[in-house]
Amino acid sequence: MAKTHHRRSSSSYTLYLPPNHVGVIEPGYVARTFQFGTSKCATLLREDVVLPPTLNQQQHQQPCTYHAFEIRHTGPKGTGLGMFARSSGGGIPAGGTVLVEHPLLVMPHRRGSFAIASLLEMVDPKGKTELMNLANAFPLEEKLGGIVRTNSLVGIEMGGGAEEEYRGVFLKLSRCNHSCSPNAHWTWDPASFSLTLEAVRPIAPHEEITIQYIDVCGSRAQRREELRMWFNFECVCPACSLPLHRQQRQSDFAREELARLMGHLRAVTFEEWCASGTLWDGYLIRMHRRALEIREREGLEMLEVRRHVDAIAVCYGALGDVEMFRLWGGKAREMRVGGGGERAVLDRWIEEPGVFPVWGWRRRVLMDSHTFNPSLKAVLR
Ligand SMILES: C[S@@+](CC[C@H](N)C(=O)[O-])C[C@H]1O[C@@H](n2cnc3c(N)ncnc32)[C@H](O)[C@@H]1O
Repeated sequence: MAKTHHRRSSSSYTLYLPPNHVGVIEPGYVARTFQFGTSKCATLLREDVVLPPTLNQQQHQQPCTYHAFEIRHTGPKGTGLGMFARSSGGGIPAGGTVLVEHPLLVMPHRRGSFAIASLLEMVDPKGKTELMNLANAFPLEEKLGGIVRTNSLVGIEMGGGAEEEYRGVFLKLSRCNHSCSPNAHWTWDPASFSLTLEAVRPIAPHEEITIQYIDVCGSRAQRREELRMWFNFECVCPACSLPLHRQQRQSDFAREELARLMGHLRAVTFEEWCASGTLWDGYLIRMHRRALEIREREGLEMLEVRRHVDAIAVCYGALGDVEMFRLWGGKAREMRVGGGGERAVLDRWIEEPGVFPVWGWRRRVLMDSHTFNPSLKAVLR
């Protein structure tokens, strides 16, 4: 990977940069543009950020791809515009790609917003107009700052060891509303400088596509407080609008239980369970299964469902339970949408469980804890 070029000294300080220029608009940071198809992206990155060489050569990446959605009004819910699965095409399967999109703007998350106006001068007039037409949840603030705050995604990493967190504005994804039971999840890939939005459960034609803006494992009151504080809106998603008080309490209890389960699961690793004579055989399996039940009931699939299913299969493998290993291995296999290579590996293990790398491992480790081999951890990653 090549270092960003065209650097200026960090003491130079230019507040306005004409389009296509690379330069410094904040000390220690470099502003530059990238062309993706017909649209331009403006970034403000620390000057030591190392970008993939393909981005440094100003030759140009694929434009965004829009697969399966349309943007329209959400109707009487009052959430303005939203992203919906297309009415034609049979909906989107779990794991299916909804959208791949490059950002319009990328800037440091924790720095003041005065550079935004300069960055915006660097993008195409069309991109600028589209940005200025996005929703603004902070009408009392300066308009551009309010729009960027309403529509920024935090968690855009530059990879290559760069630690600072960035936020990005994506014109299409900005129309995706929040839900406390979201049906889609985004991931950022620094190598292609693009975001991918994927369905976490099947999305029917016409159904609204939603993501989570905050951690949704808390109670309704906690979630609403957080959304109010950071995003300045009252959530009207289905999980926050359950008609009966009793239903709402059940949902709160379930989410709080899930948060506790996830804490317990983080506290005991697979290797520790395998080597532990005090934790019972079903300890991890029971918690993963309970977490799965809650996730499915509360619409909290996210990407975790696959991790729970994988973990259960691995635990049954470590217990040397052929029948249950095949059952859960089969579920793990079904969850690999288009994952040809991974499916083939799983097929092999299901066919012949004895070749599974940690087959019977808990049994063996417990029989002779001195032979515990931490290098096998690598197999499980
Ligand atoms: C990133 S925008 C989403 C798209 C927006 N609805 C639009 O018309 O462009 C975020 C804004 O959408 C609205 N919004 C998103 N999710 C919502 C929800 N669950 N409940 C109420 N309003 C929501 C809020 O006004 C919020 O400030």
